[in-house]
Amino acid sequence: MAKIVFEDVTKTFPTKDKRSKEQFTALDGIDLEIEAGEFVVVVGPSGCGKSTLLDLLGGLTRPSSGRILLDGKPVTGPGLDRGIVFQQYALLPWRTALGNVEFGLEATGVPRRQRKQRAREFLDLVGLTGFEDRHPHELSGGMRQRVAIARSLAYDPDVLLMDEPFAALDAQTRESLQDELRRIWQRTGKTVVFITHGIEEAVYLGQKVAVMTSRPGRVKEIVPVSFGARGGGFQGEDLRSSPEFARYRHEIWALLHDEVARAQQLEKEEATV
Ligand SMILES: Nc1ncnc2c1ncn2[C@@H]1O[C@H](COP(=O)(O)OP(=O)(O)OP(=O)(O)O)[C@@H](O)[C@H]1O
Repeated sequence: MAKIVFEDVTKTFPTKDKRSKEQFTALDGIDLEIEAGEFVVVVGPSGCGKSTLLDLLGGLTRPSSGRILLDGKPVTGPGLDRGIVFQQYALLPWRTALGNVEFGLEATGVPRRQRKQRAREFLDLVGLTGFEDRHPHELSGGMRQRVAIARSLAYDPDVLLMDEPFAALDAQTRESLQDELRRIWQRTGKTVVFITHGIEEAVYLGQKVAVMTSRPGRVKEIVPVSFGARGGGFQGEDLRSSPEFARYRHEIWALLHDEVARAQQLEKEEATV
């Protein structure tokens, strides 16, 4: 059985009009299977339910109907088997980089001395050796996001859930963190579910790219992405400028194009109501 299974998952919310019994459907009949160790990227137009899908998998909300299974068991709440990284760093400002990573370990019952050691190892993994004692305000945006990633990895979750983690960063920092994430994924074998607006980011990172429809969100198509030398030394600019990369980018762009137009139309209609 797959590591993660979405079975006909629907999520509705009450509409703004509290008197109305009508529900707003954010996700409708999501079926998705993710294998252990897979890197799956979810793309879709704004408001199609990407974050809702990740929140459901993180156990932060419950499906209105359908089931989400992790290792064959229904997800009923958050757990240490899943680490979540959001767009905003969500670091504790009064703690150092090391203290923030240790924080992730406190809930796991790792003894204090080992916590420090483990936190150092994970800061090293994300290239932050030498910055252990800095507070978040003394770190750049990219470094803060690295701390957040180290914190999520330190308690060794099987699954890493990432909701546009690099969206707030400048292009160069984003690309270098993409490289780092690929390296970490190859080294640790985690299952990663990653949400982005960026088609290039999706092609660069994903083994599978799930393209969603505009609201209510459904999985429109799953595009398997594989490059000849993937997993080898073929990275960075070589990969981004290859003809295969351009082909995948175009394929996903074409799948998204109509959905984005429809989402914009829906937004306009809502604004005029
Ligand atoms: N708690 C909530 N109550 C009511 N509506 C909600 C709630 N959470 C999300 N929604 C609505 O559900 C829809 C999907 O939201 P979601 O944030 O999952 O989309 P998204 O694809 O992640 O969007 P974006 O790409 O803009 O971040 C949106 O229309 C949003 O307004």
